[in-house]
Amino acid sequence: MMAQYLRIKAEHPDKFVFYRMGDFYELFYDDAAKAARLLDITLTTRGQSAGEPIRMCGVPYHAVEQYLARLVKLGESVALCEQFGDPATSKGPVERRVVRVVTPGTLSDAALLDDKQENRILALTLEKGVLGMAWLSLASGDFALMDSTAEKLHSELERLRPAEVLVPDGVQLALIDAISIPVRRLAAWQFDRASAERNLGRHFNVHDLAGYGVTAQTLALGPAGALFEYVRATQGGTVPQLAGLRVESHTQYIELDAATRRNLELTETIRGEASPTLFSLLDRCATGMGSRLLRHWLHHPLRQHGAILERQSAIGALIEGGAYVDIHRVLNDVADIERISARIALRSARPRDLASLRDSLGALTALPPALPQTEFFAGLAHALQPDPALHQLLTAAVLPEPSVVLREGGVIADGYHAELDELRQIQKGGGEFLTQLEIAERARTGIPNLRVEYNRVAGFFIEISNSYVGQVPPEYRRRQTMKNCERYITPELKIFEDKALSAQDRALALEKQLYEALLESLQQYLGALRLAAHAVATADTLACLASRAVEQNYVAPRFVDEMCVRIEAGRHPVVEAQIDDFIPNGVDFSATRKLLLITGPNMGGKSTYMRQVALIVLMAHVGAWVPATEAIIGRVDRIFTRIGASDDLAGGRSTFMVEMTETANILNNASEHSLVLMDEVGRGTSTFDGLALAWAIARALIEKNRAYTLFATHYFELTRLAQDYPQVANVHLDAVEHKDKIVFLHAVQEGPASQSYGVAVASLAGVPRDVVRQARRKLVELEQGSISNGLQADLFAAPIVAEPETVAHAAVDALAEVDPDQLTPRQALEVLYTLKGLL
Ligand SMILES: Nc1ncnc2c1ncn2[C@@H]1O[C@H](COP(=O)(O)OP(=O)(O)OP(=O)(O)O)[C@@H](O)[C@H]1O
Repeated sequence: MMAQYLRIKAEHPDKFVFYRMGDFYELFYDDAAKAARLLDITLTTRGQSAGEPIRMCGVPYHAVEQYLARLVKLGESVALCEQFGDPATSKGPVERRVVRVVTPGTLSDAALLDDKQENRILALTLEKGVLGMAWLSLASGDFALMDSTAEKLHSELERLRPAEVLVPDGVQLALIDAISIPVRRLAAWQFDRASAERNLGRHFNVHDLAGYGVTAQTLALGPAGALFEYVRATQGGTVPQLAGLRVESHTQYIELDAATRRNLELTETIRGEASPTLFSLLDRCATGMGSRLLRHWLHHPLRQHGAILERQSAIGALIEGGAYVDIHRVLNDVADIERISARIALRSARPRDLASLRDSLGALTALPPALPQTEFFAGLAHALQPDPALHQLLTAAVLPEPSVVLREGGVIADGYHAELDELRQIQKGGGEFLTQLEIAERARTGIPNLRVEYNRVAGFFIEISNSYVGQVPPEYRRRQTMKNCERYITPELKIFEDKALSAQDRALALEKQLYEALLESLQQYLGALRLAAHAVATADTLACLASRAVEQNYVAPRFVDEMCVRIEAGRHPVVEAQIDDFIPNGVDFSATRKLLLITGPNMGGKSTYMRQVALIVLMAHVGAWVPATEAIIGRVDRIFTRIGASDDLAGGRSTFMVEMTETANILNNASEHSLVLMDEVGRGTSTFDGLALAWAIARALIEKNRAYTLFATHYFELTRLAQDYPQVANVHLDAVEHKDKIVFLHAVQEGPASQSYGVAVASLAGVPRDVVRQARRKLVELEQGSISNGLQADLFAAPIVAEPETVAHAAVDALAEVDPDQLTPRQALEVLYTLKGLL
């Protein structure tokens, strides 16, 4: 047996081999030691192999899903090796084969999947700076590919969020080694384009893939082929249901780089939590299918106004008639048809899956009448009604509440198959027979407490307590001796037992056979089911966006061809849901007003304001309604953000390096149709460097990129840009100080800010009172010094060389009091001003 195990393990060296032995899956050697640690199960040893005790551990077969789930979450893969044939009759070890490989990217079991998130596997390769990528979701059947560029890898990983990545051996991608996604290296020949074209062509039954927009030059073809074969191998050779092959291009969607997806907290907060995010705010979908589609939409805002308006007017129609309420009511009873279909395709659907599918199809008949009467919804309604024969078949074949596992029977409905009904009748009739036998035997033997019973170990028996053993008739044969009683069998009971047990065995075998045949005959409906699932997801997501629009008081944005982003009384959708009195703020960009310099106190609301503009623009391109009283938006191609400070320690980049890399990306790629958010660029370095960089970056954005830019800064010098460039406008957020307290107004107003309130904010943050008091005193002193000298500080002026006689100057005294290590760059800047003012 160990020889058999080692042979199988040799084929799966990089996976855990779960080796079925009776009611357990056993793991051996290093697999056992590692799994025992990861799963917190007991490691034992048994027997010897090559003089060494064999380390092993095991998990019970009925609980295997939970262990698989844990391993897969940790990025591990598992080969499930089942036993075939009967151990009792086989000579030598029973035959075993790997039937399925479970890897993070190729899951289909309901227990292992997150309802609200697509599980994708991505394959990629790199050649001369071109990045070929193909990705596939086993559950939805979505299979797509795209050629991109090496520098886009990071943002693509952030967009697609694969659960597993396949890379050819020998291709060096530093980023891939740094990410936490499980990466599998495959032999380079598996990415061969010619064989990919052959295999995929055969699968899709086409002469070549040109019809899908794929040519022999498409680099992503190689990864697509590798992916296809890998997925097939994990599913024991069964090909999953694929929706076709889709070529994606960068021009389809508004591009969001990796930093922007994170900064805007679309589906995950910056800290990596699921809420509060735009997705957690909007997601009121009734089904997992809807939630997954919404998540996809948020990460893929459309560029084409036509496609956006189709969604937008569908939402309008749902709001107008209030249909969204009924849609969700119907969909509450609909199971995850998409994932059930995927399991049907892989022949791994469980009995309860089919029952849920049947009930869902039944429930879905109520949906088309609930939809608005428009052409768009007519299309959905059509897809929502797959062939009624499917529903009839499932109703006829599956019991109303089938058992969880097929092995125990109780799955196929009565009346579906005559022989099964007959075998079940024999078993049922048995109950009656046993009662009659008990009555008859009690009368015949005169033993009042004689009982006819059954259990799995002893089979059928007649039980007689010890006090009556003397009265037992001679034809009773003893079967088992218990403490207080004896158990017997009679020839009549034996005949019954044989019949009943064989009927049960035959019924179970027959049910299994019928179930497999049923899965087979369901294959023909998979295409229709995929379309129905997509229609459900679309109706669900649109109804969800409609309900949120009503509840949150959103409006439909308008799209125009001219250069503009004009938002009246906009709100940050997530922040406004969390606080009581959110102050709405508008924005007005046009061809002649393209950069807004935002100044104002810390905590004033600058970041919130900038993000709100980006979120409104993004939501508008998703097709959703937006939190504003009016929104008019011109063509937008990309959204860039440079917000907040984050280290990339794994990637070996400091906070400032991350900041500058993101800035470089913006300056190299933003166009006049891009929306750019810049939050306090330059603050990560020394004051002079920072200010100089911020100045130059702002100028480049104005002159070269000409993008719609929101530029928040604490460097007041930058507000002078508005004098030099007509397309620059200053706006500010304000606060008022009242008796040592500071009140933020959160309203965006034209013009630069007058004050920064740094000390007040420090006090609010709990900096000790005496420190704040000292700072206030110092501030007054510094400001007065600056005014009395009447000098205007100018950071760009040449440094003044100190004359010898100025040594005893007030500036020197002030300087003596300064502890540079205790200063923030901003404070340092203020000190610098003051010092200069004292000269
Ligand atoms: N328009 C608004 N109406 C009401 N409250 C707001 C508004 N904008 C922001 N706030 C509140 O103010 C807090 C601070 O906002 P934000 O982080 O945007 O300030 P900031 O100016 O970017 O600060 P810093 O410069 O310190 O980063 C938010 O958490 C929010 O609670």
